[in-house]
Amino acid sequence: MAQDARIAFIGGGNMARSLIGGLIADGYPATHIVASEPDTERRERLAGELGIATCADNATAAEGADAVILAVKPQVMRGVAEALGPIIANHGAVAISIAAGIRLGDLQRWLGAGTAIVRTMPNTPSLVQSGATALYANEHTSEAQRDLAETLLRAVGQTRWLENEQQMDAVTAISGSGPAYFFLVMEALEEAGVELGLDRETARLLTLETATGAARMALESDDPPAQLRQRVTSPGGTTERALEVLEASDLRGALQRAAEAAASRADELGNLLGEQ
Ligand SMILES: NC(=O)C1=CN([C@@H]2O[C@H](COP(=O)(O)OP(=O)(O)OC[C@H]3O[C@@H](n4cnc5c(N)ncnc54)[C@H](OP(=O)(O)O)[C@@H]3O)[C@@H](O)[C@H]2O)C=CC1
Ligand SMILES: O=C(O)[C@@H]1CCC=N1
Repeated sequence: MAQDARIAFIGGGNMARSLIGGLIADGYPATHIVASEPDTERRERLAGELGIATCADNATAAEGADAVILAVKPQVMRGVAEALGPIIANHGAVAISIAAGIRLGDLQRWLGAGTAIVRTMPNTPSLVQSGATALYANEHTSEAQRDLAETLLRAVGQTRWLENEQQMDAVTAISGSGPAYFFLVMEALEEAGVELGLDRETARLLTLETATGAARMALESDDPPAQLRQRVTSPGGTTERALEVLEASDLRGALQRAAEAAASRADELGNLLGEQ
């Protein structure tokens, strides 16, 4: 990949850390990455553990960067973008937002007309290069800038360009927030194992290996998950009994409602924090 681009992360929290860790694990030079972060302890951890340059000032980080990754919470995005707009425009950099809900039109207004902007939704498994990121670019983004955004995010997992920006809220609900749903299932299954008499360490190991194994099988198989599930489910056996309980508890409905709630919160954030 193009490893000569200088990347600035604005905000060095959970998601920035996952992306930076994944990029470095993929071989991206730490010397080409800088992060600005107000919290001293977090800044020192980023510098100490990942070997990148850090600073407290966003403008210093963005100066001279080819890609400025806006990794702050949606609630502070407006102030951050308005302050960085002139610096990004001056260098002809591409701004890459990872914020939930914040729309391209608002980012454009805050960063300034003509700025190249790619709106994305990554997720935390980027840290172990198993991320999933959707991207959507505005019309000012050149082919080279689209390539740069895609290349950076492909280094930490799979990428997909969206056909329209409205799909971003669905992506946020499925893959952006999704790791948390699977972590919740892991927590619950581990607890069930302990309740059934396993020691915690064994219950956790069995849970995590099963989650990894199922995900890998589903990814590597040509068959859909429903068919893989059927192969585990012997007629009259144990899985059948368990699945009857899950279906009766309306697990599918719960996941549907959860995803709808996440997507509508993304839309709500866009309405609350944006101007359109
Ligand atoms: N976490 C996730 O799984 C995902 C998050 N996202 C998006 O990523 C963005 C960041 O989320 P996440 O990493 O979870 O949040 P965090 O709170 O962990 O990270 C944001 C960081 O930005 C810092 N910050 C606050 N104000 C400023 C400022 N003015 N300038 C620079 N840095 C600032 C915060 O410091 P302090 O805490 O001191 O305020 C914090 O360290 C959000 O917009 C979110 O929607 C997208 C996909 C997945
Ligand atoms: O919870 C959130 O708002 C962010 C966006 C997707 C994952 N975390």
